[in-house]
This record gives sequence, structure tokens and C-alpha cells, in this order.
Amino acid sequence: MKSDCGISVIAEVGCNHKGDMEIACRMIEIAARECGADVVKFQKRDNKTLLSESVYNSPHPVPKNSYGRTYGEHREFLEFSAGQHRELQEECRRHGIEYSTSVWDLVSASEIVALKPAMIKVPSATNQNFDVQEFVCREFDGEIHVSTGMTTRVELDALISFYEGLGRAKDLVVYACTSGYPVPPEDVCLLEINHLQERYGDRVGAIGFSGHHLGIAIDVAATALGAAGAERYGQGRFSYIERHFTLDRAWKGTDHSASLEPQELRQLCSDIKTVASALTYKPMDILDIEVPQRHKLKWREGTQAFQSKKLLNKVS
Ligand SMILES: C=C(OP(=O)(O)O)C(=O)O
Repeated sequence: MKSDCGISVIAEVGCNHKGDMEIACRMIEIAARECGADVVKFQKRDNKTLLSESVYNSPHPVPKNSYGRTYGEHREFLEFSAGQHRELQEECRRHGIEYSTSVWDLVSASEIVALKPAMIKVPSATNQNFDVQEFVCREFDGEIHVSTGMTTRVELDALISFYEGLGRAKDLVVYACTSGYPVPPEDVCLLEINHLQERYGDRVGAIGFSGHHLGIAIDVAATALGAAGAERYGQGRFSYIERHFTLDRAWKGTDHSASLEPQELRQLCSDIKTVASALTYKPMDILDIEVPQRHKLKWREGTQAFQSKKLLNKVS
């Protein structure tokens, strides 16, 4: 999943397709062809496994976002079957973009593992479900992406050790994340990227950032911080930025408000590539682009700088 600049942008469709395959397919096409994203990601839940009967049958906590009479019905409305995920994967292939999904429970994990995607995600909500993760480690040999919102430092240590114990830590991508919709800038805690690099960078495959904030400035900063952190610590390659993606932020649903619309996702993909290509040291004292300026603006008879060199020569 390497993009040319070393950082892949994941367009997280999640449930923003409103349960409609046509919208989901249109989102794949737009993310790939118009925005230049590298991965399109969905979510998979087996709601009867995941939710207790009482939660399943109770109303959505935020009724204006609900697609059903109960929370369970709402979730089922937004859910695609394993067969539909196969179609989405095929659609991604047709548009030359990687398909991925987060798995929220064992049933979903086994359905998605069967599709053999290049990468599977374990969302923040599931990162302490070791049955799911053990299954994924055992049955799936691609990259495993794990997000760390709502996770204590102790839980995180245990999580990394768990993957090491199963010999899969080097296939692990660990994401800095704050779980909120949307997350205000002061709660993004972007320096957690550097914390993950410093503490786990030599133990895991790579580091990522899953953002739920507004706008794209923070992702551009994350790109710079991630590259600088890897350089500083000599470890912890920064490889993925994930953002929710929607065709319309005004649509009904929890995630739309913290999602990027197509023109923003396109700008994000372009800005990340621009910033990534700017993150180098000078490979020589004077770059080729500077040579004519150095002659014209600095070391030419009559310029200030030239005058002061003459002065310097006189003194020495
Ligand atoms: C909720 C998800 O991700 P995160 O924990 O990164 O927000 C997800 O990928 O389904």
C-alpha cells in the first residue's frame, strides 16, 4: 500500500454511504479518480453479536441521526453483507484503489478475512477485543491496522505486547487517534504520533493517524510531524492518514460532520504529497535552483552582499 510519497491517504467511507450500494460505489470512484486517495475503507459489524438485546432494541441515542426505529435497526440499515463487500472490493479494483474494512467482531472478521484484502483495520472500539485480534493474526497475513482512540497507556502497552507475542507486531500499523465527532483542535493531541514513534517505532511496522477533526490543516501538520519523528527517533515510519469521507456533510448520520467532502479530500491528497516531497535536508550547500539567484542577488558587483564581502576581504 505504498503511495509514491510514502504516505497513503485512506478515505474512510465508514457508514457514510447511508446503506446504499450505489452511493458507496460512487464514493469509491470519486475517492480514486477525482481525489487521488490510496485506499477506500468501510466498516463491518455483525450487529446481533455486537449489541446486547437491550441496546439493539433501544432507540438511537441521537434520534435525528437514526435510520431505524431502534439502534439495532439503524445499524442493520447501514450494514452491507459479505457479498456486498466483495462487490465493493471489486469496484475498488476496477478503479485502481485499495479496498479495506474495519472489523468490529468475530463474525465480521471472518467474513472480511475471507476476502483477503491487503489490509484489515481494528477500530479503537475493538482494540481490547483480543478474540477478534487473535483470529485476524492467525487467519490473515496482510497488514493489520489498529487505532488507539479511547485507550489507556497501559492498554496500549498490552496491545503491542499481544501482537509481539503472536509474532505479528511487524505487520502492525498503530494509529494515533482521538475518538470524537468532530474533535476540536485542542483534543487532537497530534504529538501522540511522536509518542507512538518513540515508544513503539522499533517494534511495529508503521505509525498512522486517524483524524476526526474539521478541515485538513492538522493532517498536513501530521505529515510533517510523522516524518520529523521518524527522523528524530530513527524509527516509526509514518505511513497512513485516515479521514472520514462524505459526499455531503449535511447528510444524516454521526460521522458526516467530521468528514471531508470530495474537494477537501482532493486538496488533502495533493497537500500531503507536496509536503512529503518538501521534507528533506539540503543535499548540497547550494541547490541548482539557487545558483542563478546566488549570482544575481548575492555575489554580483553592486549588490549589498558583494559590498560586504569586499569589506570582509579588506579586513582579513
Ligand atoms: C472507528 C474506526 O476507526 P477509528 O477508531 O480510527 O476512529 C473504524 O475504522 O471503524
